[in-house]
Amino acid sequence: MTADLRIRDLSVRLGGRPVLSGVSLELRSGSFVAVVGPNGAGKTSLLRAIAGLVPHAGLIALGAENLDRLSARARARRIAYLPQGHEMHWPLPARDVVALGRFPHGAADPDRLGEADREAVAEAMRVTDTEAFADRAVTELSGGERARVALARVFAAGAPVILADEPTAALDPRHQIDVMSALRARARCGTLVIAVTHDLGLAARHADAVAVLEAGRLAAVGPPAEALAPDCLRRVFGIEAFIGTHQGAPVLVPWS
Ligand SMILES: Nc1ncnc2c1ncn2[C@@H]1O[C@H](COP(=O)(O)OP(=O)(O)OP(=O)(O)O)[C@@H](O)[C@H]1O
Repeated sequence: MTADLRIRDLSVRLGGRPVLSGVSLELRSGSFVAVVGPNGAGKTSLLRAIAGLVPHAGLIALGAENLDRLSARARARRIAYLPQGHEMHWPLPARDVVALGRFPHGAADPDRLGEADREAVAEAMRVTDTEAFADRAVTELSGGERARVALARVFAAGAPVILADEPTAALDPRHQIDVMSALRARARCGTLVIAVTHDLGLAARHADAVAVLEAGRLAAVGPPAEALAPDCLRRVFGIEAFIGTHQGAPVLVPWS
């Protein structure tokens, strides 16, 4: 199943304060969208609203379906969410954590997965380079290793929409590139991937589109070269950046 995501006039209030106001976005299935913006701009709140985890006003629809009208289980089959920080408190083997991604599809026991579930788990562990620690307790993994296991759980879900909150935050450079490439590859297979990141360079290099949030409002949206143009970077982030190309791809380095 693939479908476009339509967000119309989305507003979120938390603690009595507006944190998102009048955000409207049309995001196409099969695209990789980076959401960027300064601290507190509302990026996590946007993902949480799409995932159905915070109350909101406005419409969020996947294809013809209003997501608010779906049961939690039906929503979980459509949207896989990687939260920021992805803390894990139970010493489960990494493979079992990844298998949790199959629970919206009816799996109930990581030791007794059906063939499709086992294949989805194996493929997710392959693309996230987590097979080497499949049998180790997630509580004993490094922050970056655990982050990749959490991402594997999201991949294993096979949902038409992936929401990833800072998926590369804890990763070394090679795994940052690998994870962004894996998210892009997933988008190429029809998934809508929406990833929050503070790394404007990775966003410029890997995303098809960038949505820039500023103080709860959409400041810009479009291809990286448009949304991350110098005037927007100056206005929203207060920075100057080196912008160029390398091997035909955009290069953006925050500079001063
Ligand atoms: N539970 C809450 N109660 C009250 N205010 C909240 C709550 N959660 C977030 N906020 C506020 O909402 C605003 C947006 O927060 P959000 O986490 O969406 O920002 P963000 O863009 O993801 O920030 P960061 O880059 O720092 O992760 C912030 O001003 C934050 O203080």
